[in-house]
Amino acid sequence: MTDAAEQQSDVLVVFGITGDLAHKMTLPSLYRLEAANRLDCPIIGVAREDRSAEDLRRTLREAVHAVEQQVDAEALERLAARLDYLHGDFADPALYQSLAERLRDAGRPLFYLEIPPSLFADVVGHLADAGLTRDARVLVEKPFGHDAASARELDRRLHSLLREQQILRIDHFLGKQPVLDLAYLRFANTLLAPVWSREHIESVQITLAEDFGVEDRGSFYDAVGALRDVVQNHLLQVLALVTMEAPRGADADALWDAKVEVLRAVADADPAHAVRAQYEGYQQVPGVGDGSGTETYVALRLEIRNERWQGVPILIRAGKALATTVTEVRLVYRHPETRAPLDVPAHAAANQLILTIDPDPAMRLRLLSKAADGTGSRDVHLELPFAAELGKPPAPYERLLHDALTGDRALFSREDAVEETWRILQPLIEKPPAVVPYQRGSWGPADADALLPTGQTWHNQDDSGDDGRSSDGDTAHGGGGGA
Ligand SMILES: NC(=O)C1=CN([C@@H]2O[C@H](COP(=O)(O)OP(=O)(O)OC[C@H]3O[C@@H](n4cnc5c(N)ncnc54)[C@H](OP(=O)(O)O)[C@@H]3O)[C@@H](O)[C@H]2O)C=CC1
Ligand SMILES: O=C1O[C@H](COP(=O)(O)O)[C@@H](O)[C@H](O)[C@H]1O
Repeated sequence: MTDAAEQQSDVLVVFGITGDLAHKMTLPSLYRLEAANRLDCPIIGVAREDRSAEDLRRTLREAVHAVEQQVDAEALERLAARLDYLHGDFADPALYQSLAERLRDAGRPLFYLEIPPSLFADVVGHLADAGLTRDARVLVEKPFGHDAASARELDRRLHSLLREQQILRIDHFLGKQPVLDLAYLRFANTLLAPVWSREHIESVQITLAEDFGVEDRGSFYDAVGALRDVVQNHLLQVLALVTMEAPRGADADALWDAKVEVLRAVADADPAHAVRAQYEGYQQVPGVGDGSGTETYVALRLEIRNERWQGVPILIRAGKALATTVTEVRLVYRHPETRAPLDVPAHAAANQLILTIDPDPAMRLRLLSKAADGTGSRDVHLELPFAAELGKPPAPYERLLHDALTGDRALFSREDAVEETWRILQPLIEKPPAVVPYQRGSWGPADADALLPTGQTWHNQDDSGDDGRSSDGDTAHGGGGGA
């Protein structure tokens, strides 16, 4: 491949166009790009089901109307007109011959693999055999591998067919605006940078909670589980951005270098400091194996062995069917030593910096103030809702699909970062802790409380409290306590 790597793709081929991700994210994102006049190529969807291009266009209209409040009908029809469909089994070489015929006039295709991860390398092999990869880019969904060895093997197989410049490893969290802005927030604000270390911070807590279950993704999810689904990729990427040192340059590689450096300082996860759990009722989800031991919740305590973070518990948890839907980073600050002379209650809440990534991106500072009547103290919150202050950013897949089509690689994962994340989690994959149950609508199992040092708690966003209005949103884990 020549400089085509940096050039605009002239056709997009979506493998897995009938799947869940395509319906929820890809089709609506392509519509938004079309409506913003940022799309300029034909699109071919490929999947197994024998259906017509017109069926796919119908699915497109449904998918867009399901998520957009106001639809630009003209843009939607323009997009529909770009859309074509090809069916066949991904294992069948004839499919790639048919595809090659359709791509006769294309010079720089973008192949987007949103398919079962076990098929990534085989599909690229077939594309190469059909002579389709010379000037192509390949956009690969997550998870990239299912453990450290398979990630390396997948990389080896892809590199036997493609050059690194042709491989785009997508992690849609890297396209979320609050995640993108983390480095800027940290290093452009002299107010924040000096208090971002073990000297001031008691714990870092990263939570991805979802109030919905696995629903219709049983067969995919049961083979993956929470650790591989969202921790190895999304949350460890967030962790790297929260804890890295300042990048040494403004380019994308400098940022990746900084992230890889801190990931290398993360000690291997210890199974004794991890909890795996499964929500009650999970085993009845269609596609889930009888007696499945897959975790729908995971919590772990990690350790970063460097000067900035030594001794600070790094607490990560992710789960389905929890009390609410929120993805956030909390820096929980140490209690001030000057409390006694100020008459601050010993149990007053610690300061926190809360970065909400979803659903309503915002930064909040939780501070302690003297009560107006002078009789005690109360929590107060300073809130910066990003959308209201800064405008609505593009959705992650909209941004990343555009970057992939135009050859901008900055927001796609680097292999060394991917391999470090698997290295960190490998002990949990080799010796997974036993799965314990938790109730739907709770904050997960009580066992997760034991991951914290004595005197510390998980800080949950809950409906009544931690929304910036009332005094305390801290709640202990549900321990099976109901919704
Ligand atoms: N769903 C989500 O929220 C997210 C998913 N992802 C990633 O996206 C990828 C796809 O996930 P998802 O959409 O949920 O998966 P689905 O199972 O819903 O979709 C898989 C797609 O691949 C097609 N397919 C599977 N096997 C074959 C085959 N042998 N031959 C032809 N077509 C085949 C299916 O076609 P058919 O239906 O006709 O069989 C379908 O279009 C995964 O890597 C996942 O990790 C990433 C982020 C979020
Ligand atoms: O990759 C995935 O991410 C979603 C969570 O992402 P969000 O942007 O919707 O918050 C998760 O629900 C899904 O299981 C996982 O595959």
